[in-house]
Amino acid sequence: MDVDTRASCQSLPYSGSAGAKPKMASTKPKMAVLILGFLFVLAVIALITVAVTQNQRLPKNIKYGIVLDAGSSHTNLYVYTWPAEKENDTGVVQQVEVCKVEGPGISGYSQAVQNASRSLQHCLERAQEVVPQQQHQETPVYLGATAGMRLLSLENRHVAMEVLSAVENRLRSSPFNFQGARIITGQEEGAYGWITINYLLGSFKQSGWLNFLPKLTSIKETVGALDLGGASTQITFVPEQEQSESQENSLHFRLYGKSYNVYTHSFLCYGKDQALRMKLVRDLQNAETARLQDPCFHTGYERNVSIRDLYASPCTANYKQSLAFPQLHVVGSGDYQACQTRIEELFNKTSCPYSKCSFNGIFQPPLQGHFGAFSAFYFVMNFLNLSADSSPAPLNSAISTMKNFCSRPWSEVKAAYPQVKEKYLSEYCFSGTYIISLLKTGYEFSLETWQQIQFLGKIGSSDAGWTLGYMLNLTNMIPAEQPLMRPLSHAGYVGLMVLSSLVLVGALLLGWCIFRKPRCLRKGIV
Ligand SMILES: Nc1nc2c(ncn2[C@@H]2O[C@H](COP(=O)(O)OP(=O)(O)OP(=O)(O)O)[C@@H](O)[C@H]2O)c(=O)[nH]1
Ligand SMILES: [Ca+2]
Repeated sequence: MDVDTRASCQSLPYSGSAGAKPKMASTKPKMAVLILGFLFVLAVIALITVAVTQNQRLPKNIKYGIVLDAGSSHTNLYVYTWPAEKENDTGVVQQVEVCKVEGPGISGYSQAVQNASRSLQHCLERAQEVVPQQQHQETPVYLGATAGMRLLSLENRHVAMEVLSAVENRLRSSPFNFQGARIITGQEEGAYGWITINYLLGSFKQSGWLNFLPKLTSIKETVGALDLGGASTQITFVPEQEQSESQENSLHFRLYGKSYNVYTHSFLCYGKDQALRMKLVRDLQNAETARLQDPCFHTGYERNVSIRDLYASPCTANYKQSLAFPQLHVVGSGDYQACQTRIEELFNKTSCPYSKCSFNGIFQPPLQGHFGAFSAFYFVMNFLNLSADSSPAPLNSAISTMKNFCSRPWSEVKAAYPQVKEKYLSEYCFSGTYIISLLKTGYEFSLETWQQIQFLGKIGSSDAGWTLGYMLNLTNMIPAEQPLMRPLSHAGYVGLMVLSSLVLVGALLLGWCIFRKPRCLRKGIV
């Protein structure tokens, strides 16, 4: 037996003699094993080849979109990009360029309208470099103007329309596909800011597997959005109570198969530049001379403010009075507490026609969940080192930081931050104090809920702001219903196919060995 087995499994030289016949028969299983082995190796190679070639990166079909954010203080041009075949997925659009337009916001060109369109030249040229030339024609370009233009429109609608048509003509003459230039409402600004941050944070994402269990699906909570501009500020979040007491503050969205009832409000004039003006005109009411001592600026800091400019805004026009002096001479006294007291007078908390208000009689449901605070909320809190990545410094330490910062003499502050623009640096004491007052007194964030605020400038490579949400909406890139999702990625699918094929082939081979028992395997080998 031993001899026989060895004889059939060893490769013996072929012998033509009659005695060699049994040996010929014993080579059959050996041949079968060889063929099977060969087929097995072939199958494995074929499967691996399929997996590798299927997963090779195909040249991507990239799309581009451009949005101009015509803010009150300046205009930014954003270029976004996304893979065409993933248009409806959440989180695939990315910002690839931001270009800051030199000079003031477009509302600042009311006296020289054509200069508004000229100011865009440099950033449009930059966009032409970023977007490949063959895609210029198909790339949509949108312009949305915010609170600066809302104010100009209130002041002089005709001039506002002239400014808008000047920038519209400039965009039409660009090689891109012009899709519109308009003043967006405060509601839209709040809503698109909320959509942007939740899209970038992946809050709308639902797992493919969990979709089979609609009732049990644990959907991530959305994050509220806090935007502080130069002329307006927005608060937007999903409140606990679905029913809203004020229809003008409620929005309904259906995104990726889920409904959202969102609360939003935009406070015109409560951006930080207009808020400073409102504070100054209030201070002026009791002033007898042109010299105004201001606790919101550092000691040793001085600034002249034109009285005409100060009143040339619908936010301050109501306080207009005739004064004997053309210029106000502001002299800093660097006192956080006194500054806060003056700022808090801007928030009227005396009457509320609803069950709950923020300020000025505006409905606001109880604050709910986490918040992302961006634009000037971030610029200022980041400068003051109060915007840690995970959670902010507690409210009390933010207040003591501000007390300390405001009390520093201007000469010392200037020497400590020589690289920071004087306009920004001189206003951080006011701005930081204003932010704390707006959040604490205005919106009523408590010591606890303050910890739910995250000050953020970017999410990934994209700036937090309303522009991305605006483009997603106008290009129909956020579907109302969840697109049909495959439970596995392509790579996962191919990998699983290879693995199961290997198991199958292995099982067949094993079965064949066990049941057919080739002689060579009968002893000790299998
Ligand atoms: N410190 C600092 N402040 C900035 C910076 N960029 C803008 N600001 C100021 O922050 C405030 C808000 O800026 P934006 O968010 O751009 O405001 P905006 O879009 O022009 O104004 P709205 O139309 O009200 O939204 C303004 O007072 C700007 O002057 C920055 O990089 N650093
Ligand atoms: Ca803005």
